[in-house]
Amino acid sequence: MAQYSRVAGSVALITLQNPPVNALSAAVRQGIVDTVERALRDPEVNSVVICGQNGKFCGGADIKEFGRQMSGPPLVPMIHAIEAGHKPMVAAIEGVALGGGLELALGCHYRIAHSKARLGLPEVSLGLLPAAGGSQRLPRLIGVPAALDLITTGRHVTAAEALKLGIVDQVTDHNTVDVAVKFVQSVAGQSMDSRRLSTRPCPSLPNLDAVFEGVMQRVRQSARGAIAPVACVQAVRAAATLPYPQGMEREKELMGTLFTSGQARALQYCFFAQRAVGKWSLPSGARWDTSKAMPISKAAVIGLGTMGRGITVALAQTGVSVVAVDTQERQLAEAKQAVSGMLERMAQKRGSAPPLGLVHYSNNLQAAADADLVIEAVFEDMALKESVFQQLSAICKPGTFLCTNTSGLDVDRLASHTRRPELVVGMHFFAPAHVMKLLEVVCGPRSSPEAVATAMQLGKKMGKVSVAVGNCPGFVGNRMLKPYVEQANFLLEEGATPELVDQVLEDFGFAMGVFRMSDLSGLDVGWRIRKADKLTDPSVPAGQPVRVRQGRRYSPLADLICEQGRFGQKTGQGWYHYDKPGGRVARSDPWLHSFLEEYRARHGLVARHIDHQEVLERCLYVLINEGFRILDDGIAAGPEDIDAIYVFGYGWPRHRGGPMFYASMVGLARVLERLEHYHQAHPDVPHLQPCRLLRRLVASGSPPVQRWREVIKRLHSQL
Ligand SMILES: CCCCCCCC/C=C\C/C=C/C(=O)SCCNC(=O)CCNC(=O)[C@H](O)C(C)(C)COP(=O)(O)OP(=O)(O)OC[C@H]1O[C@@H](n2cnc3c(N)ncnc32)[C@H](O)[C@@H]1OP(=O)(O)O
Repeated sequence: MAQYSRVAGSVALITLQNPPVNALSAAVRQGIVDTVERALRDPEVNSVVICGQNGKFCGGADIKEFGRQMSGPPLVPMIHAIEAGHKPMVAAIEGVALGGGLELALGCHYRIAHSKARLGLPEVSLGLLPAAGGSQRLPRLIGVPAALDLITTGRHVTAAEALKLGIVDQVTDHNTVDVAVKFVQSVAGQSMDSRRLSTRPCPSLPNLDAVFEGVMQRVRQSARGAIAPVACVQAVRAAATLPYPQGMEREKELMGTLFTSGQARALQYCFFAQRAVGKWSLPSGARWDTSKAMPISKAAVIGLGTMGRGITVALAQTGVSVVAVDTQERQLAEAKQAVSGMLERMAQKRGSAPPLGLVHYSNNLQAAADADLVIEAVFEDMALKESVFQQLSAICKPGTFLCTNTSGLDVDRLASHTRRPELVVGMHFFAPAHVMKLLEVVCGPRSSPEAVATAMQLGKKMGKVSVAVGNCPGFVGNRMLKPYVEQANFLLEEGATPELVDQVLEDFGFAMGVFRMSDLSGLDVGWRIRKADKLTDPSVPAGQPVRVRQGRRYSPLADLICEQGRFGQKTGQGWYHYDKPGGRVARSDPWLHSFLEEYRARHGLVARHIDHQEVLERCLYVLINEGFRILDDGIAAGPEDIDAIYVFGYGWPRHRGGPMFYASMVGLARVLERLEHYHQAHPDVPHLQPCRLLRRLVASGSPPVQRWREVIKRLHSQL
């Protein structure tokens, strides 16, 4: 809806009304069309201000409408009518002007923004482009390079930057609508000819072709197969090279391809999934909107290795006072330097003071006594963690939340070593903890709703996508990763190379293939876990076949690599060769290839040709199958939770929507059929056996991913 009122005698004030962000739904668009016509007709009105209700100008097109039959007036002619209007129109921008919201403002003759407003054209992150004239008007207003930057990245800019770029004409700290009303009166009666962006030429640019070629190359490289950034460049090129009407035709044509694409569906699904995971619920019935989060003003971090340091930085960045504890003096001194360095570098980038005063250091666990919340980040060793939890339970004030940053150990077992198990939750950060967006909040069977709410809320404050998950080995992310990595190792045994497997996964869109990723995280981490799980020598019972452990197929390849001291990037050798320890450029390693050949010969394995399809299907479908098991076990509440975890924590390409969404796009029946096929070929790999829930979903007609929860509920129902 849009409300029409008259202010200051001759100014029509049009207020967009569609909480929470005044998105341009069909009703809002109709409202704008009607009120603009009325203002242009009304002889008493000489100028118009457009604003949004509740301090938010407009969050753009209504994304919820995209998957449906479009109705109501289209945006392009609506904005054109505003621009062509003979009375001056000013956009009074408070809060946000994003996507179609900014495009609406670009159709106005002037733009006045509040100093706290944010502006941008984020359509690219939804798999689209600014197709309400934004790709044509913005370059005409601010030039091609700046427009390319904003449109291809989708980044939001502050009002100050918008003023500098020339997107807005004025920034105010006062009431934006009042300022706009005053301003529009001062230009009433003037010709608006020079203010219509569509009639302006694009500022000329020397070496236009070279600029576009360079940008296109960069965009293609970073897009990892996403099509929208490429279309955005093509649309801006049209603005730079074609008259406006033809440019608009090109914009429409490009949008036509994007609008119905699977990538746009995936990205829009991710938008809603990211928001859905904040609305958590537990099997006990506790929910996000009925559980109280406690305020955290002082936190303690125990253990200052890589993870502990990152968590300390992330907390301090949020404004939380932190006591960082490590009982080893040397580690403490190194951590102090590293944490200060990280805080200083981040502050320099932002142009603000580093929050160094918020971090205190201690070599004594007692320093955690008065913390509201403690995050234990010591070495991944159960006995060590149990001892830390026992001590913390005795030291900390009543009510302190005790959190563990374990990546997969039993949170409930740790809770059992404390006097207040209800205050224990997992907070599983991802390295580097001050950068990575994902936080798994692991809810043990005894974790109280307040503990979960507090960890979720703290994660949100830290800018993380926090996902509540159940307690099981590896939780969600690492539990699914295990069969994926295992499958990649089996492929090597059968004839593939790390290069082939990584190439296929990177072509799919992963930031890194499984072997390059393992080299980066350190091969010794998994080795230690396999040793603890009694999968590796010397704990394997004598007589056990080498490639079978605990009754199932096992590949000792990674263990053998570790036995050579090859732990990945840190040692300069792993699945690949690096020019030095800590080197980053992975090079193919002839040693590894001979090692694989010898290994196969020793075990009587004959290398066969493995094609890309098999690599992709075996790696991804086995991971997806585990995702279905996780849903069936109630470890994740819905497919959105799993998808958010994989997109924000494991480099799953966002334009593929996450593993569970991807499965629904491929077709559940197809995933089931391929899993059956591979399980038949490898009956000794239980992870390839299709999960019950997958079968059930296929039997229910493969409903869209948004409806899986209903099937899961029926499956779990005891009635
Ligand atoms: C064949 C060709 C066919 C052509 C058809 C052409 C039509 C299109 C033409 C032109 C292109 C224009 C496209 C667009 O405008 S796409 C939308 C661009 N806008 C955005 O991407 C902004 C998205 N929103 C945000 O970034 C944030 O929500 C925020 C910054 C506005 C506010 O953040 P915050 O305060 O943190 O709140 P939440 O994110 O939690 O959001 C609150 C609530 O609002 C919902 N919501 C937000 N934005 C939208 C929106 N644009 N449409 C619908 N709903 C929106 C959000 O989902 C939350 O609700 P909840 O999920 O129920 O919690």
